[in-house]
Amino acid sequence: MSQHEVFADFPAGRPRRLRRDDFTRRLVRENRLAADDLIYPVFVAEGSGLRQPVPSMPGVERYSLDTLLPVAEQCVELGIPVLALFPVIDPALKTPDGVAATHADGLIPRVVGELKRRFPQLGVMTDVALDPYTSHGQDGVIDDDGYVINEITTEILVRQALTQAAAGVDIVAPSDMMDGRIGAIRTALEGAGHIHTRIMAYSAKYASAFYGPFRDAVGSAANLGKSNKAAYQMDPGNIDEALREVALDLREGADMVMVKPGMPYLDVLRRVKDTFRVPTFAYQVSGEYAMLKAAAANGWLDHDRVVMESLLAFKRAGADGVLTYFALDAARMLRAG
Ligand SMILES: NCc1[nH]cc(CCC(=O)O)c1CC(=O)O
Ligand SMILES: [Mg+2]
Repeated sequence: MSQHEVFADFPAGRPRRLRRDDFTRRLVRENRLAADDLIYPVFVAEGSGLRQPVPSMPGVERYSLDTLLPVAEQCVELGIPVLALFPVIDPALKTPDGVAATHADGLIPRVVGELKRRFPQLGVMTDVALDPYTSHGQDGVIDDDGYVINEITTEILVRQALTQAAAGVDIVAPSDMMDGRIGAIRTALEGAGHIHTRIMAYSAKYASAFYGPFRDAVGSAANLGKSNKAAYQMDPGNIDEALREVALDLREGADMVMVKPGMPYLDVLRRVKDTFRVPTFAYQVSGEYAMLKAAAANGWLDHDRVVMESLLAFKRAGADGVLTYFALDAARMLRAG
């Protein structure tokens, strides 16, 4: 029997009865956002005392390790389960192969080590990808035509993930979209005894213009220039392909999967969740953040209300959690009630 048949006709059925009062609205609400659903992405750079605003992401700053510590403390205090680290790498360290990503004494391993020492209860997630480390801004090693070479790139990604795991990271999150990298990373982690390291796979990651502000933040935009990532990130017109990508990553050993970007791809999120019923995450990316911030700054949208509505929409679409630059704001609003 369909839902329409079991619902009484007007006037016996008046859906507005349950909308009249706040108590019934709360009583019948189907989806809720909690601090437990939030992952907070942050940009971290070398140095000390750094709090450098990212112009295309108002309210977002690049931190050094010392200024990041109070941010991590706030996550703990507000009940945000995971902090996701993205590095801003000194241009002098960038090379065509991005090998600095594998250095055990690099920025990310040092930050991971210190965060886990200070806040063992806070989950730490790291990006497995070479774009912050490559001189050309692509997520891997390129051939003469600028094509990212899958297997050579994967070998470096495996070393990067092992370095991060050795530093004590809880979750590695490959965002590169190379084929077979989840399996390669899982095998290497198991082989090195890192049996607890969780993998959150950026499985359905689209070649999106919504990443623009992020590339400003990590400083890869200028290096990337006019080239794009369409030869490895997914075509925005596709959805069946997202299911194949997720299936592959799960078979290769992903513990959690992700759809990215977020708001324009809620249909993909719903398909993935309904098909696989596994822990599924969405990334409300930098351009989505910038879009809401810009409209709010102009007085065109109510900041707090659109933030909370946008995050609730991810839950309704089936997300188990959301990576969002609004995580601290949202957790504070949730606390305030
Ligand atoms: N590996 C790169 C990476 N990891 C996360 C983002 C985007 C996140 C955002 O826009 O907030 C990107 C950008 C890209 O693929 O070019
Ligand atoms: Mg894939």
